[in-house]
Amino acid sequence: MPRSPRPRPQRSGGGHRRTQAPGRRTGSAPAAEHDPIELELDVASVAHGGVFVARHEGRVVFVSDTMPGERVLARVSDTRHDRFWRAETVRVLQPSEHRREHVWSAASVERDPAERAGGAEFGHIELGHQRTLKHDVIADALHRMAGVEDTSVVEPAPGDDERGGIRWRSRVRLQVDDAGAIGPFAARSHRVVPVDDLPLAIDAVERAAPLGEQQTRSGSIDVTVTSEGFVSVTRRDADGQAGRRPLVIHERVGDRRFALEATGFWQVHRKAPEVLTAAVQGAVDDSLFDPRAFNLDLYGGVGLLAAAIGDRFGPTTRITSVESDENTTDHAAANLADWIGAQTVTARVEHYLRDLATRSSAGERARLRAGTVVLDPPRSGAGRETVELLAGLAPAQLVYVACDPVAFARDLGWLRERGYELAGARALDLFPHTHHVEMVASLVRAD
Ligand SMILES: C[S@@+](CC[C@H](N)C(=O)[O-])C[C@H]1O[C@@H](n2cnc3c(N)ncnc32)[C@H](O)[C@@H]1O
Repeated sequence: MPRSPRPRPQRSGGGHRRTQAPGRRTGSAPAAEHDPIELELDVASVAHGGVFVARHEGRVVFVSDTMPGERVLARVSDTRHDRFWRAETVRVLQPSEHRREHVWSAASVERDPAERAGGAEFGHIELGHQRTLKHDVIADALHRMAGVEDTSVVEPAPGDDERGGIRWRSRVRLQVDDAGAIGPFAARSHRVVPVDDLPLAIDAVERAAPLGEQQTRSGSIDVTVTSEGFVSVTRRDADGQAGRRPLVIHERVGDRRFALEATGFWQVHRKAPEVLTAAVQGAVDDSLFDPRAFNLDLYGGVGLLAAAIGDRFGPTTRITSVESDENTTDHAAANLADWIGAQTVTARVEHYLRDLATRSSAGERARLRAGTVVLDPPRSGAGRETVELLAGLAPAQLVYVACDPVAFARDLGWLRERGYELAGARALDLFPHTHHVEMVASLVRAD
C-alpha cells in the first residue's frame, strides 16, 4: 500500500483545509462545528474499541469506519486530549482489499458520521478479516498486559459464516429520543438514528421491533425473542422505569430450561448459550476437578455456567453461584433447583470473597483450595480487588469467561503475579460485525 510522505490537514468542503498546531490543547469542546478539521490519514493498525490507529504530526488519531492499510479522509471529532485525537472516516481514498459493502446501510461510511447507526462498527470488513483484527487486539493486550504470547484463532459461532455474520442477535435495545423517533444510538453518541432494518438481529426480533413508529415519550425499548420463539417488547421511560412488573421468559439450552426476566442478562448471540456451555465444560481440567470441593460460579446470572459444570460432572457436584441482582438469583435458584449440590447467593462477588477470606473455617479453606471457580464478570472485568481475594483463596483452577479481552488481559497479568498460569484460551466470535469478542480461558495454580 503506497503511503503519502505526510498526512495533509484539510478543511471540510473546500480546497483550503484547516489544521492545528501539534500538541495544542483545544479545551473540552470538540472541533468547532462549522470549521471541522479534516485529515488525510494512513491507517496502520487496529485498536481496542472498534477504532483504528493513524498518526498526524506525531499524534495518534483513533479513526472509525476504516481498517489497517487504508488511506482515508477523516473528520476530527474530539481534540480534548493532548496525546490523541478521535476522528471519523468521511471518505475512503484507498480501500483495503478486505473492505466490503457495509452489511447495514444505516451504518455505512456513505452517511454523515452523525447519522451512522452504532453497533456494527466492523460491518464494512470481510468477516474472516474481522476475526484477524480481533485476534490482533487480543494478542496485543495479552502481550502488553499479561506477558503472554497468544497464537489462538478467533472461532466463528455455528452458522455465522453461512449467514455472512448477520441474523444472530436475539435481543436488541432501541432508543427513543425527545421527538419520539426510534432507533439505535449513533456510534459514540446519544443521538438516535431511525433505521429501516436490523440485519444483525434474528428475523423475529427485526419484525417485532417498532421501526418507523413514533413514541410519545423518550426512553428505550428492549426487544427479545427467546429460543422458544416467545417475543417480548419492553418499553422504559427515560429514567429506566418499565411501568409494569418484569415479564418472566424462558430460554432453552440443550435439555435445560432457564427462567429469567425479559430484560435480565442473557447471552445475546442465539448460539452463545450452547457455545459457552461447551467451552466452559471443555476448559475445566478433569484431573483438578473435585465435585466435593467448594466450587464457585461467580457473576452467575440465572445459572447458565453453573449448570454447565453440573451437567458435565454430575448431580453430586457442589457449586455456589454468586450474583448481585436479587431477582436474578431467585431465578438461578429455581433454574438449579433439581440439583442437590447447587446453591445460590445474592451478593457482590468482592463482598462474598472478602467474607470467605475472613470468616471461613479451616475445612472450608481447604475445600476452596481444591475448588474450581468459573467467573464471567461484566465488561469491566473482575478488577484488582476480586483478583487479589480470589488468588488469596487459591482455588486449584479458574475458568475465566471474558467479554472484554483487554480487561481480561489486565486481570490475567495480576493473576500471573499471584501464582496462576494460563493453561489455555479460546476466542469466540459471538459478536460478528462488531469489535466485540468473547474469551474462555483456563488458569491453574502454578505450584
Ligand atoms: C456477563 S453476565 C454473566 C451471567 C452468566 N454467567 C451467564 O452467562 O448468563 C455478568 C453477571 O454479573 C452480575 N454482576 C455484575 N457485577 C457484579 C458483582 N460485582 N458481583 C456479583 N454479580 C455481578 C450481573 O448482574 C450479570 O448477571
